[in-house]
Amino acid sequence: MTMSRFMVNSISSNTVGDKHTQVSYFTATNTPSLETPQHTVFDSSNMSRDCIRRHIRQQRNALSHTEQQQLATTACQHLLAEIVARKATKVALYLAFDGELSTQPLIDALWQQNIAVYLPRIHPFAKGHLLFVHYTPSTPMVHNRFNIAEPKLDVRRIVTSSHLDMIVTPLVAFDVHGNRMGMGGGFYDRTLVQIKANNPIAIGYAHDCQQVSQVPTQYWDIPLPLLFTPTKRIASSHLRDTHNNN
Ligand SMILES: Nc1nc2c(c(=O)[nH]1)N(C=O)[C@@H](CNc1ccc(C(=O)N[C@@H](CCC(=O)O)C(=O)O)cc1)CN2
Ligand SMILES: Nc1ncnc2c1ncn2[C@@H]1O[C@H](COP(=O)(O)OP(=O)(O)OP(=O)(O)O)[C@@H](O)[C@H]1O
Repeated sequence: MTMSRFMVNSISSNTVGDKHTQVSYFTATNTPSLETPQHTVFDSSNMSRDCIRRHIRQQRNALSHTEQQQLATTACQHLLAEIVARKATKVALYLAFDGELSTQPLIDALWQQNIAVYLPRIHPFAKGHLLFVHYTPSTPMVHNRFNIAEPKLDVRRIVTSSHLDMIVTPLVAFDVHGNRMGMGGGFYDRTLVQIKANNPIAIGYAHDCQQVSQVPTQYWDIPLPLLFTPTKRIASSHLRDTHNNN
């Protein structure tokens, strides 16, 4: 996997409200236009969480298989560069469903580089909680009640989240402040609340069409310090670490 075809061609630093957010736009260097790719941010004002969730799920499910594959390949290059730059060796990903941005190219690239991949599985006893399980090409898989493939329970392969360097979270909608909204189970909220000082760092991974003007947040929602889409990297003020002094 090479980064040479892509580079960060413009970094716009804009302050929104009292929070500082840095958005870096990725552009293919072989694209004739130097313009920043524009994606419409969905105006979610005055919409309920359920309404936003329904709309965005519809949008991402409308992407064709070919678009999904191209977007996943592009996004993979950007997130892989971040993983390598951070020297992460234990990365939790997810297996895409319901039109989510596929992590398959990233999983293949990490396996090739001997970076350990972990997947979430629904906790068998603790309601609403996730377990992270080491995932290799030979891991036996089962389908959970949502029909998402997950590693078969094997206590020897479970890790606690503090053992991970990075948790890449699926999501339904996000905004420029790093707020996220998921499928409604609170699984990742319960995981993210346990993270101290961005260790592991939680990174949102989603299509551009999943960006909304404002996610209506609840007190339990944990904002993400970093988000990647196929066209941009969004670092919010929640990012405070030695790697990146945003
Ligand atoms: N790829 C992926 N894996 C993941 C998640 C995710 O969002 N994406 N999760 C992140 O938390 C967990 C699963 N959470 C989920 C929560 C709700 C539904 C869902 O389809 N809800 C239906 C109602 C189905 C039912 O109640 O039986 C719906 O809203 O239509 C799916 C997954 C763990 N694994
Ligand atoms: N830290 C927590 N402790 C206990 N309950 C929580 C916690 N976080 C969220 N919940 C509960 O989970 C439920 C679902 O929350 P929410 O709709 O925000 O999930 P979500 O962000 O869409 O899903 P996910 O985190 O799985 O992607 C809510 O009823 C909320 O009360």
